[in-house]
This record gives sequence, C-alpha cells and structure tokens, in this order.
Amino acid sequence: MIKAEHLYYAYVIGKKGKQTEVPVLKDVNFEIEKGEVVAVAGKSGSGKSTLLNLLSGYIPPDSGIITINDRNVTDLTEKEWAAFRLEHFGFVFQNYELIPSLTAFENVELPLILKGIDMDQRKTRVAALLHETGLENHSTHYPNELSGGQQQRVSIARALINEPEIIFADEPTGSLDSETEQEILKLIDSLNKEKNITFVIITHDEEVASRADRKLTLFDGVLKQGRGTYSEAQ
Ligand SMILES: Nc1ncnc2c1ncn2[C@@H]1O[C@H](COP(=O)(O)OP(=O)(O)OP(=O)(O)O)[C@@H](O)[C@H]1O
Repeated sequence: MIKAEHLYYAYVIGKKGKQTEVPVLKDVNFEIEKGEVVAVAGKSGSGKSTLLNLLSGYIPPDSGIITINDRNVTDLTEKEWAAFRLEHFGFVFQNYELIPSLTAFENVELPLILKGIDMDQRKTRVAALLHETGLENHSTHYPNELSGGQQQRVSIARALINEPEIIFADEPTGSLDSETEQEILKLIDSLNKEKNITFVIITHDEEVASRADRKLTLFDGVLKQGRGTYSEAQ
C-alpha cells in the first residue's frame, strides 16, 4: 500500500553562495501493508516529520521512489498531490489544528465543502462521524470549548470524513494525559479494525508504539525495523 525505496532528502541551509546540504533521510526503505498500524519512532531531529512530509507529498524527495496503492506518486505535481491527499489521506496532529472560528461540526464538514459535496450529504455524514467519535453532544462547541481529548476526536472525525485509506498521525496523543491517551488509542484501534484504515503514527511514546503492529525507528538517516530500545528511539 505504501512503499518507499531509497528515499534521500537533504535540507539546504545557509546563505546563497555559502549553502550546505544537511542530509536527513539517506536511504529509507520500507513497505506498509493495507490495514497495518505502523509507529515511526526516532530521536528528536531524526527526520520523522520530514519523512511524513515526503510520504504525504508536501516535500519532494531528492531521490528515491514513493509508491502508494501501486501508483508511483514521486513526481506528482502540487495540484495532483492536493487531489490525491483529499482522496486517500487523513491527517491528525499533536495540536489538533482545528480552525478556532468554526464549531466542531463545521471543522469536520470543511473537507466536504472543499470537495464540493452537497449540503444534505454533508450534514448526514458529519452527524454520523460525530456520533461515531462520541461527540454528538458537542457538535456546536468551538475548539476552545472542548477538552484536549474532545478536540483530538474532532480532528480524527475530520480526518475520517473523506473515508481515507491512510491516516498519518503526528504525535496524536502528545498533548493528552494518560487516561485520554488511552481513549484516543482505543478509537484508533477500533477505526483500524472496523474500517481497515492504515495508520502511520509518529510517536515518542512507548505506549503508542507498543500498540502498533510494527515499529520503524529512524536512526542516522535510515529506517530500522524493530531495532532499538524505546530509549534509543526518544
Ligand atoms: N526547514 C528546514 N530547514 C533546515 N533544516 C531543517 C528544516 N526542517 C527540519 N530540519 C532539520 O532536519 C532534521 C530533521 O527534522 P525533523 O523535524 O524531520 O525531525 P523529527 O524527527 O520530526 O524531530 P522531532 O521529534 O523533534 O519533531 C533536524 O535536524 C532539523 O533541524
């Protein structure tokens, strides 16, 4: 479902004429099957977010190939990537990234408006997802009127609204207490089991990584499978 072959990416830093390349991903290779939950671990600065940005088309690799659903997506244009993301991906972030001036309902509805779905369908689908994520009584609340766990549920409902095959989650429980973390992990678990959604989760958290089917650890620009203790992966 997601395949990365020999991914290389370097940031170019410094002023013009004095620029240097800082390689972050040197030779990253992996394959993720449909329906897997994969944790991506690695020390701070090891390139986890960079990898996520490559996989989701926000930055092109300097070299290497990314294949998603048997399609080589490495050279998609920005416009093609935008359509591809809307069709196949959902995103969940540590800080929820909700729009503060929109209610929970409106935040979840927004991707459907972008896709041109008519109002009746939008209302039905958003209501169903808010129910599924346990938010039916909070649909008119604004983000600042919701707890962290509730905001993360809204962001998960928003990620689900276009029925994506893959959800990329960047530290999805990083801002939550341990009890709320458990609730969110249970929700991810049930979405994976019931809808067969593939999850790629960046995490520093051992609990999150241990509940994944597999853990990939970024170390020195390459990805090691099942290697390294949790402390190495911090
Ligand atoms: N825009 C940028 N320009 C230059 N260097 C960058 C840029 N973004 C990230 N880096 C560098 O690339 C490396 C990898 O960064 P990245 O954010 O991918 O790591 P990470 O594993 O996600 O870290 P963290 O766990 O702290 O979020 C770091 O050394 C960082 O300083």
